[in-house]
Amino acid sequence: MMVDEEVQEPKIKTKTKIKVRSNPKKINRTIVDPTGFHVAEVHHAIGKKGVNRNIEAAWMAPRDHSVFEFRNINYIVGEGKAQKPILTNVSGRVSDGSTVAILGPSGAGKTSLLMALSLGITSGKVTGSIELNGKALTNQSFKDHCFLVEQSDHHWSFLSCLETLMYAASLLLGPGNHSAVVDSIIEKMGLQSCKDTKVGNDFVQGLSGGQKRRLSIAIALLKKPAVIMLDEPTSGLDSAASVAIVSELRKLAKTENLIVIMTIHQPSTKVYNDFDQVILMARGRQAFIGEAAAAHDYFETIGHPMVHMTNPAEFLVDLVNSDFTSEDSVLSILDEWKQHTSETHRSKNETLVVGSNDDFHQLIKRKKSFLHELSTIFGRHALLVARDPILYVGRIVLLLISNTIFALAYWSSREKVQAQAINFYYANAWPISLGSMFAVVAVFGLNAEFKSVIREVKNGMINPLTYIIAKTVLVLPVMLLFGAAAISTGVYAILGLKANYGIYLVLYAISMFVFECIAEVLSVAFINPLMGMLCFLSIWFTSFLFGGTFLPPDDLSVVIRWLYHAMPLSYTFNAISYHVFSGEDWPSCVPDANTGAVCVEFDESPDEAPIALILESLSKIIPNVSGDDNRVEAMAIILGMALGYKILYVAIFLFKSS
Ligand SMILES: Nc1ncnc2c1ncn2[C@@H]1O[C@H](COP(=O)(O)OP(=O)(O)OP(=O)(O)O)[C@@H](O)[C@H]1O
Repeated sequence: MMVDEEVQEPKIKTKTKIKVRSNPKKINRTIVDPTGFHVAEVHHAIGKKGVNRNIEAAWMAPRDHSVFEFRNINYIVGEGKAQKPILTNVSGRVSDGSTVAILGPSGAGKTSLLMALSLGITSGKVTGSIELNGKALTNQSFKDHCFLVEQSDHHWSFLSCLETLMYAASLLLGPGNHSAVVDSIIEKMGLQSCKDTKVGNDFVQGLSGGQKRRLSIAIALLKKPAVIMLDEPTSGLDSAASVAIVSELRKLAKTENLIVIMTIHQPSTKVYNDFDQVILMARGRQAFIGEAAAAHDYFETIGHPMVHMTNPAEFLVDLVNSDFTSEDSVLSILDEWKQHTSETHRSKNETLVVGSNDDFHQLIKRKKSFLHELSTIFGRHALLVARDPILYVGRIVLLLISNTIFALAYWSSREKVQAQAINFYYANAWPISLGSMFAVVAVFGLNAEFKSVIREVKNGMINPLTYIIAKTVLVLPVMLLFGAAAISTGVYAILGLKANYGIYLVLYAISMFVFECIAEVLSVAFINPLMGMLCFLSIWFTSFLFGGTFLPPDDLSVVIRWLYHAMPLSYTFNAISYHVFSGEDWPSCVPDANTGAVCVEFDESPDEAPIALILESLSKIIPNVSGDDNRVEAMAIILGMALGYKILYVAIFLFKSS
């Protein structure tokens, strides 16, 4: 978020002192982290010997006191005359133990405010200041001490509820057995009945919408952050579940010293009564912030007494909703609040007291290592690779079936007679063409995966580079499996190919890998996976068409001739043609117009036609075929292209995840 202090207006003058309270009996040595948390390095709950061992003990203890403050938050979208204010001068202050509801009619700016407070706004201009314990909130301090539960739940579809939480615990709390912590969260969130159910997605049945919401909150609670922000945590829940979740969050806020801030649409009276504070929004401005119980008195003093026996949340929201209240009345309520705050803030001179014993996060920081994170992500994704039928397993099965059918279609090319040379070439070219095209599903699958990964990066669960490394290491052997599925039964078992299997496998795997890398780029480049899939198919078809199988590169207009050199299939087709003919003993060439056999310099050829002769002969029909052995060069070029796409992927990934 861009924070531009200069445009803060009006300026609220708060003389805030940060006082750090420490307990010398309990703490031997202390350090201060950049967020202002005064952190105990050795704490009595853990004991000198227990440091770095007993995360669970630290997790069970309440965390430190904290204060979250935001001043003059303004959010503007558009430029020039098209400028539109989304948030105007929103301010507030929340201390630990409080549960805060952001209320307001649809379009009031509730989600925008939550996104601004979580530094999650990616377009437009945000100004103002946001502080946690008196220090400006940064992406890093958000990762360390806050957690955002977004409106849509992005989980790993093929993990069960329990597995999701166990992996999250490992990523958030470091090495160790976290079963006790996870069990207690499962119980608090009422997830016992579905703990072994897979999360599921639009295509695979799994957890209900409400259970997914509770799972998202459970992950947030595992981290035990200073501030939990939740966008519509009760959407998709029935009223009993909504009451249970909000009251559990309130209880946790009180017992664990957390700050809970949530947007909520239409809370019931019971849910409303569980809030300590409410922020009432309308037209991007504040109509009220304060104790939930005090809203009644405030609105009475400005001439809007609450009607007896009404749902207080409904009353407040209707009051600032121009569908139910006149425009003038809504504007006057907003102006009243502006007037009210400038008066109250002028007399403000508060002391902010923050705690001293937040050793829990310091312990985790020391326990978490790159290797632990890498091995956890690796383990989780190995499981997902094996379980997800779309991303990899499905493609392996499809390659096996489709390439067996190709081999049967080119059955006659088993004879290895000159008339079948072209067919033999195609029998080998199609498996690679089809296999590389199948990578289009990776655009879709990885796009969904990116949303889950972004959530984890944002909330400090994983480092994006660790994820990218783990995924790349996992995907490389999968490419070999693709190759084995594509060539083993088809061209080797059925068509009796004799060319070296290992070289073919590596050539195939590298050719698949470059398209996998292209799919990765497109999976993160577009929010909508369909756009990425469309681009992928365009790139793949360009590579296929200009790969030299159909069109001689020299015949292409110079404007597009570079496509032949820039696309990976040109190199693959060229290398494969040499490879598959190099392993065969093809008989002498006999030109025959009826059979389609073509020969070059037949008279000079020996009894056993040399490979160069056959390839030269084929090149008359297939422009990309040549008698030169370019296999190593081709593999190096394709790998270079893959590396280029990988770098682009990492750049987009890091940019978007920051
Ligand atoms: N990037 C943007 N560009 C243009 N308008 C935007 C943008 N973001 C938000 N808005 C507008 O700002 C207003 C507030 O949106 P926001 O989603 O914060 O409202 P909300 O109170 O959460 O609404 P709801 O309860 O319906 O989800 C809406 O009118 C919305 O259309």
